[in-house]
Amino acid sequence: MGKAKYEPLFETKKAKGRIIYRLFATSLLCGIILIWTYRLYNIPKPGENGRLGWIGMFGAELWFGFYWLLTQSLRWNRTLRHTFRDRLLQRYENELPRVDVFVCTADPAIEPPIMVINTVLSVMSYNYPPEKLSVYLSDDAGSALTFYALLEASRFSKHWLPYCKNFNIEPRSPAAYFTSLSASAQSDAHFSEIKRLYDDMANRIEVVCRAGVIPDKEKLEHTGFSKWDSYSSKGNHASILQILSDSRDEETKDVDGVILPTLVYLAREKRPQHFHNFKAGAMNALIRVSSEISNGPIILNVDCDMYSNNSNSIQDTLCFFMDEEKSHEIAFVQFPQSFENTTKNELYGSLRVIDGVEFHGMDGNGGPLYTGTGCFHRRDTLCGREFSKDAQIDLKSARPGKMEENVHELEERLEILASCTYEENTQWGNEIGLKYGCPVEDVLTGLTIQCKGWKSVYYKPERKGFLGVTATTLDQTLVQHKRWSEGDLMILFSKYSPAWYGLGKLNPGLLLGYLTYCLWSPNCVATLYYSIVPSLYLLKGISLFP
Ligand SMILES: O=c1ccn([C@@H]2O[C@H](COP(=O)(O)OP(=O)(O)O[C@H]3O[C@H](CO)[C@@H](O)[C@H](O)[C@H]3O)[C@@H](O)[C@H]2O)c(=O)[nH]1
Ligand SMILES: [Mn+2]
Repeated sequence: MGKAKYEPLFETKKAKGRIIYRLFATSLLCGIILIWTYRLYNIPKPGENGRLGWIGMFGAELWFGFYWLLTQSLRWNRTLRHTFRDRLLQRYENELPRVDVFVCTADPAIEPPIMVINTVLSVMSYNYPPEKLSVYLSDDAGSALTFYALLEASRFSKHWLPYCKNFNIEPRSPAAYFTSLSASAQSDAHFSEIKRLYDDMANRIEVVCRAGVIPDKEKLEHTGFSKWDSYSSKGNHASILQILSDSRDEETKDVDGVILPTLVYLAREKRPQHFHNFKAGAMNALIRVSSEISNGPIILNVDCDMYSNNSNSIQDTLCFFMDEEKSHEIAFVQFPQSFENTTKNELYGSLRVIDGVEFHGMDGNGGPLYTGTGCFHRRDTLCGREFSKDAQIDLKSARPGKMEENVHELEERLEILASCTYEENTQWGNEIGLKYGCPVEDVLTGLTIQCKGWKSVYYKPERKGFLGVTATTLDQTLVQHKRWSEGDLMILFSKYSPAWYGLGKLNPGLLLGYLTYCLWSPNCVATLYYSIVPSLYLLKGISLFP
């Protein structure tokens, strides 16, 4: 293709209103400086009433001004992204890379299996060649109930995937699809049939989950349940790997005779004497196991409570990874975390400012954080590869061929990759894979990827890419925010602090952006002072405000 003809697969635009915002911010800065000046010139003399309180107020205002300056890095350079899927298909329809989707779940009581499989079905039915799509479910509870639900889902997928494609429906999580429809849409025979199949399946899953045991009939039908014979508890069991369908097998077809995506269940080994490293540990086990089954060069990671709401997200993302000129430095593409269960005014759990403003701002400075779900990575960068201008990543990595061994032998061989001891004396959790030891493993992992020279992309399509559930009560919100703010603060003092490790490696604007999040919790000290101390002084008749 001649240089003149080059048509990009995506474009990056400056957000509207940047000039107005900058004028506004400059006027605010003037205001802040005036407040500082006023405070400084009006400090009560030694011995006068309220001197200490006044100096404290000055300290708080200095902090607020400093923190406000940091936040400007998230607002100054907002950018928007747009993809051209038609160009991608025109140029690469037959060369699309394999994509591996990782879904994580940890507890069938908190994350009901029916919700988990709805997420799984939504990602299995992406508008993408099924022989290039593999879906892995990591079950950190190692629950036979979740496995049973996945087995049901794999049977149902033979009807669901053709239905999605034939009628081109959205969203492709069955539960979300059925609730999104109006009563008038429900007379059609195909619809009634698929709805009946889904309801039957959901019923069976509910009955089994309520009883808490797998019916003998199922156990006889699927030998996979025998792996639970040696299972003692959620925290003490061997690895369980089950390949429910393998798109390399000619037999795994749906009712229309089309190949089904690969579907794999993994419960990594858990032992009380070995620390499991939460989601990061689960993800790393998935990275290893998947590399021997499908080895997709692109990995999508979603939480089990966040389904795909847009069947074109993979194609959109590939526009960022396959552009001939601009893609080579992009390591991951983060979608916003959108929720469908927030209260009307998003009282709790709202990420509106982060998603609507701040991540666009980070994107203008080198790219957003990795926030754990709705994120596409290159396998290589997730495994620690450094950016180099000369060595471009090839998306045509080979898929491990089907070996001589049968599926049971393969499962047994790969279970070792998910054992407790596999990572001993290796760089996993450190230089390779998701990083351990931090409550926000995702943010830390994204940060170190960016410190290796890579950029990321924030992509917010018109039709939301992913929809999930979030905290809706004060106590849930407090627990979640405590974890996030603690994790971000830990990063600040860790070896990988943006303040020293990131210095010289990150774009300065991006570095300040990271600091804004890392200093989010210390910000409460000044806030508490500002909201409590002036009222106490008023009790003594002293005003700390002019
Ligand atoms: O030992 C564990 C613990 C959690 N999870 C899974 O990890 C995901 C996130 O955990 P959750 O407890 O729901 O955390 P949240 O605070 O809701 O998650 C947000 O914050 C986390 C930390 O930054 C990110 O990992 C998540 O992707 C992001 O959605 C869920 O799918 C869990 O099933 C595991 O697989 N193993
Ligand atoms: Mn969650």
